[in-house]
Amino acid sequence: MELDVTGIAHGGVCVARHDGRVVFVADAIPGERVRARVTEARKKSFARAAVTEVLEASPDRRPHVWAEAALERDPEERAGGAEFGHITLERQRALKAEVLADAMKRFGGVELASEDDQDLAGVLADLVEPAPGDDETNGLGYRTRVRLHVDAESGMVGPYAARSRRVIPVASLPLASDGINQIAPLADSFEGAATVDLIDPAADDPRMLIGLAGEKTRTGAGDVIHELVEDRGFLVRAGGFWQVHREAPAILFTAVRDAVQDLIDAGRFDPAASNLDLYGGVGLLAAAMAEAAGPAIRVTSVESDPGATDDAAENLAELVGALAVTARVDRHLSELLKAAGPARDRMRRGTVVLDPPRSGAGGDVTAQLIELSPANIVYVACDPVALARDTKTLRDAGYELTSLRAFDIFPHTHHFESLAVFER
Ligand SMILES: C[S@@+](CC[C@H](N)C(=O)[O-])C[C@H]1O[C@@H](n2cnc3c(N)ncnc32)[C@H](O)[C@@H]1O
Repeated sequence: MELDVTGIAHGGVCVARHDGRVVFVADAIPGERVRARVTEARKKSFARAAVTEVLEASPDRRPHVWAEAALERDPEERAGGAEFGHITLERQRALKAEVLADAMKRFGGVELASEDDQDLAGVLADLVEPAPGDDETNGLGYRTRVRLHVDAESGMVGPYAARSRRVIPVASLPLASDGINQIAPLADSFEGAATVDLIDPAADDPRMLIGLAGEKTRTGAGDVIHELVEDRGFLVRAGGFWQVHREAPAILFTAVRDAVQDLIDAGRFDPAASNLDLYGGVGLLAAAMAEAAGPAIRVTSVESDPGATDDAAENLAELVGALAVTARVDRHLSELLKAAGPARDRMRRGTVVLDPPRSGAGGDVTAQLIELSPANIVYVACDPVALARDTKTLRDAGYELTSLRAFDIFPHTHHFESLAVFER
């Protein structure tokens, strides 16, 4: 079908209409006229399609950064994981800003820039901040974590195809760091394996973790590796969580530190209160809080992965008031909610930093936070819609959204990170 592409949707696809039905189009840019092939039409309300030919190109279209994901290939043969790789970096950021603004308006009840705003395009263009160095490298070579998959029959290794679980052989991984490209076994056969994780730590040699088919553990996942955030060292299990973009840990560390510094300057931060770093991983953001508030800060980092908590305890060892707890966040908060008197008061004076996985904190945890009623909530989010939904709940309960920033730490994909500050 031929389509006029009118907008961007959450999830990295564009929007068009055909016979009154919404069509989500992959590999397009808003403003383009394209020929597209329908890839899914089971639902009455919408269909999915992928561009096969551009009839009128956007000035922001570029040759795809990854030959194996380009339009020249059949849609089913395109490698996944670089769905914005055909768009200039500047426009990618503007599209991410539009997605964030739209999510905040529709689900969060917050207007970031109104249609009457003279400088709507300017507001949105500046909303999503680039990572240092990305404009110089065209947003390539930044990934220090890559998961490849193994074809069960042939043993061939590669990324999944876009929107599918079919393994696509590729010659290179342009979004990945040099270290990862040096060890990537793209021409090898890994019969019996299911996944190959490639990791390029800041202060260790690159390494590979093999996940065998039918087994949960991956070889080498428990090895401790060394990461660096500016000149501060962090221990991390090779198989545990660490931000993907080489600059992302420093960007988020600095952003959280600055947000806490603003709260301190406004007289709203109490280092002796019950401060929390929820979904804390290896303690990166608790360390950021301490960088602003000083080493005497009281802060508890809560994380469900016991290996990460062990590393957090090491990483936060110099902070005498820091504690790393292995627990699910909802369970930990329900324990805290049993406290009474002075302990509850310390929580009301506290600041909660949270950095949940893609699904967001969700209704239950947000409701628990509202009941605990901390003075400030600093919310780091990788999903704008989940953030927007939780924003609505927090605002309805009397929290004000006082700051919102966003960071383009996943160039050439539709993903980005946001940081929202709420004050009670
Ligand atoms: C996005 S990461 C953030 C980690 C850390 N803040 C950082 O920046 O490195 C989310 C973390 O939450 C943990 N996690 C996921 N679900 C959880 C839950 N229900 N309770 C506690 N931790 C959880 C994951 O293991 C992961 O380490």
